[in-house]
Amino acid sequence: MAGEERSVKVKIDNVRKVFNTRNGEMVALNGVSLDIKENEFITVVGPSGCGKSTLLNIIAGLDTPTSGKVFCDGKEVSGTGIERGVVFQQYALFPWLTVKKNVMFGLKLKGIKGKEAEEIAMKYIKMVQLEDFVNHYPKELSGGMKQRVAIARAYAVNPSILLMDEPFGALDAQTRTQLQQELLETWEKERKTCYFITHDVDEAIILGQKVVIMSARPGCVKEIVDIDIPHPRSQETRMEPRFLELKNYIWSKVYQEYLEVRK
Ligand SMILES: Nc1ncnc2c1ncn2[C@@H]1O[C@H](COP(=O)(O)OP(=O)(O)OP(=O)(O)O)[C@@H](O)[C@H]1O
Repeated sequence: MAGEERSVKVKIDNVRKVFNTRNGEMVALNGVSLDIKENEFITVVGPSGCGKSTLLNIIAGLDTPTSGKVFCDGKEVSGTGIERGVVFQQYALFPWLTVKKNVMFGLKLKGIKGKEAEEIAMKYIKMVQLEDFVNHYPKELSGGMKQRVAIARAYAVNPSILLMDEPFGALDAQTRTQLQQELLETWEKERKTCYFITHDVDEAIILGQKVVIMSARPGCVKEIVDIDIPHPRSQETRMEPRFLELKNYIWSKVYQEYLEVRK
């Protein structure tokens, strides 16, 4: 199968993370191994506190594993890097820069300047439908618009992988659905490799090619579910029998882990 031949963009190899807390050692992740292949959109679900963000931070190079390794494009991760773009729940835009300057920021770090940088920035500003707001500052934008800027900024530098930590978690339901649809259409066009954390099983299925279900703490990969719903997908996809079947299956698995947390 063609899917089997795709190269591995990120390899997570037996990662363990122990935090030293006031109450002693706390094992957040234990033996996490996962291959993220080129062009894959992976969504990650699991009960609160199972280590989803910890793992994302380790892939991003914002934190280090206690043992185990992460490789991106075959190179061991040892710090942050422009080849790993991150979008957080809180928009993390530079308040003193306009929309265009925010999107151009990463390009400067990559050595792309002037007209070329502006053209790339405008391409992604158009992609997120903010061309009428290029000279606005973040404080003049709604939450959904700010998150669009953050997504455009992450895409503009053309990273090997986009790491998204509940990027739509702070948005109202309508804006969230709209941004899901835009991200879906963008992925269908660009096929950018994504690792996307969510609490929302519907969101995980509509966006993901694979849903990674993590176990209760200490977090590890409990199961990987292939989302065999063809693209293009739309909001109507949520009504299809296969979607509902997958939703019931994944939801029950996550609920089992939630019950583990409560024990
Ligand atoms: N810097 C830290 N120091 C100590 N403990 C930490 C630290 N960061 C995370 N933890 C703990 O590690 C565990 C995993 O946290 P993490 O934020 O990765 O979980 P999560 O699955 O992303 O949770 P949520 O879904 O609620 O965002 C939690 O028990 C958390 O309290």
